[in-house]
Amino acid sequence: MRLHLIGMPGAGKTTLGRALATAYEVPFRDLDQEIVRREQRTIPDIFAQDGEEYFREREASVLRDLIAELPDLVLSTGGGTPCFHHNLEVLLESGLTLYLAVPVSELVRRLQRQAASRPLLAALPDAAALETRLAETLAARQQFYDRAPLCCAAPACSVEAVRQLVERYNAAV
Ligand SMILES: Nc1ncnc2c1ncn2[C@@H]1O[C@H](COP(=O)(O)OP(=O)(O)O)[C@@H](O)[C@H]1O
Ligand SMILES: O=C(O)C1=C[C@@H](OP(=O)(O)O)[C@@H](O)[C@H](O)C1
Ligand SMILES: [Mg+2]
Repeated sequence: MRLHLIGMPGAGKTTLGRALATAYEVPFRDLDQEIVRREQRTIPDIFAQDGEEYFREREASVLRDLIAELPDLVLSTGGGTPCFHHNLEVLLESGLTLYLAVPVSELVRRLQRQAASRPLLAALPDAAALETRLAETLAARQQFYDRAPLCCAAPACSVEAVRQLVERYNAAV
């Protein structure tokens, strides 16, 4: 089985993805962590040294590699993955894609101490600026996230809730 998690930065894709892979007893891959492993440098360094366009090219390439390599996996994508290089079509065609829907106010709470590791959020002066940036980003990305066949809305995005969602979806198709 291949389950792909999409959603905004801070939605909990990496955290929940790892727990779901354990529950389903399949490999876990985090797209960012795989890019870092192959590039041997951090996401902020990639952005600083080669820019977002290069990061998006690597993101698209590594995504396709992982899907080609692993018939079974839980894949946690990066927040922007579905929005570039037709990645969303690749995700939809190759597995079951789940959108983790988390309100901006909750994203702010989760990211306030974590923004430095996310270049697109790092240089913001305060929580108000972070909230504005997240709201603008979500508005631009919603059209992509909404194409996922499954959606789990916080605070109910537990492993058990996702397992039930997947079971109901598979029974209905
Ligand atoms: N369900 C949750 N409730 C509260 N905090 C969470 C939850 N899931 C993840 N977090 C926290 O939010 C932050 C971002 O989580 P992460 O899994 O890295 O999200 P993403 O990969 O979507 O950016 C981390 O500090 C994590 O511990
Ligand atoms: O929203 C985005 O464009 C990004 C989200 C990050 O992943 P997370 O969603 O795991 O934070 C990472 O891919 C990069 O900083 C870009
Ligand atoms: Mg992540």
